[in-house]
Amino acid sequence: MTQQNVVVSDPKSGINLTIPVKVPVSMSVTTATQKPTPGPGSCITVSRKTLLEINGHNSARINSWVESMRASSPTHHKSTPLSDDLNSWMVQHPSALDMFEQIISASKGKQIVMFLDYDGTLSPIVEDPDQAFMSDAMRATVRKLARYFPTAIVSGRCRDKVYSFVRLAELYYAGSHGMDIKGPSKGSKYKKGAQTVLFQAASEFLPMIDEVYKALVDITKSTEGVRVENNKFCASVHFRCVDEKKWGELAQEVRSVLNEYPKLRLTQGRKVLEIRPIIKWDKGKALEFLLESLGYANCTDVFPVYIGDDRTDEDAFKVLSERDQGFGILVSKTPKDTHASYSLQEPSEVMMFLRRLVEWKK
Ligand SMILES: O=P(O)(O)OC[C@H]1O[C@H](O[C@H]2O[C@H](CO)[C@@H](O)[C@H](O)[C@H]2O)[C@H](O)[C@@H](O)[C@@H]1O
Repeated sequence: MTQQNVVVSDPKSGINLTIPVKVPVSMSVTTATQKPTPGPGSCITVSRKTLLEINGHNSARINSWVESMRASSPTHHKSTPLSDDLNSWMVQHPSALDMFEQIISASKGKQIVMFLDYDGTLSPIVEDPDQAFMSDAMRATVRKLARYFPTAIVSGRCRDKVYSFVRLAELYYAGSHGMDIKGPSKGSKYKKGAQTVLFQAASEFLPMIDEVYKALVDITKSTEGVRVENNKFCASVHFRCVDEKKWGELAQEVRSVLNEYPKLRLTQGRKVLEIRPIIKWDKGKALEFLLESLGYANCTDVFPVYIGDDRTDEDAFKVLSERDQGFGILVSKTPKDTHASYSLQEPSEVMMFLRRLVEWKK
């Protein structure tokens, strides 16, 4: 998006109006009718019809973004207008705690492999992403879990950052939505040979993400409450602390940066816009890669369990349901469209479920 003065000529009156508009760069090049490609602040001349098309196209797109931003973390009502919906949703996605015995009997004779999302799954959602610590009790539980089952953390965060929160060297880590995978650096009986798994699906995008991160920081700097995070192979624009009235403006700013990078795409998480490479790689692909690295590529005797709370975790839930192997557990207090089979309400329930798995396996 560039700020440009657009001269609108009215054929009836012959009057030329100069209007400053934000024009997507991709469109300004194709729609400028008379002058060469303009720089910021210069003039291009377009018909009124073209201007309406530019603004119409743009605002429809931005409106749909804002709608989606609203849906990205539903408001929790104090009264319970959702309780009927919740009850019927729970029938489709029962609590993994209530269904524990059935889950165990489905896994009989198979190797359980655990995949855990981080934010909202192992740690509660908080306003400041740098303060999303997991409790010592959760860490101790995950440590025990990894003694009995191969365990991976699969996060949208940069791998080093999520490692600094979890601090367990015996786990697999897939950071940047699975685009940066590393095996245990010590002490896992599942570690294959001396080689540690290391796979980076989008390494050529590193400089581009760095550039985009800086552009996002710059363009959003006057929006109060916004937070841009560099997740190495992707970037996050957090709007949890941005006034809802400003969401449209913010979406427009992010869109304008994204327009310059056709090799990047946008996904959404909980009050966060995520910018990442268009490559076909996501948490689902990471799950498949890890199963393969563990030697379970074409096995029927493996039982993967993926626990996550976010839209980006759906890619992994979908893989499991398509493979008809293991199952997904969605962490949510409200009904959501999901490919997961079961649900848990919050990280404390995740911890209870993991403890029961450990107790059962001991
Ligand atoms: O895949 P995840 O491990 O769930 O990571 C997804 C994003 O999580 C973080 O943001 C979310 O948690 C923050 C802390 O609780 C919260 O403030 C934010 O609103 C949530 O979207 C993380 O900061 C992002 O980089 C991750 O992509």
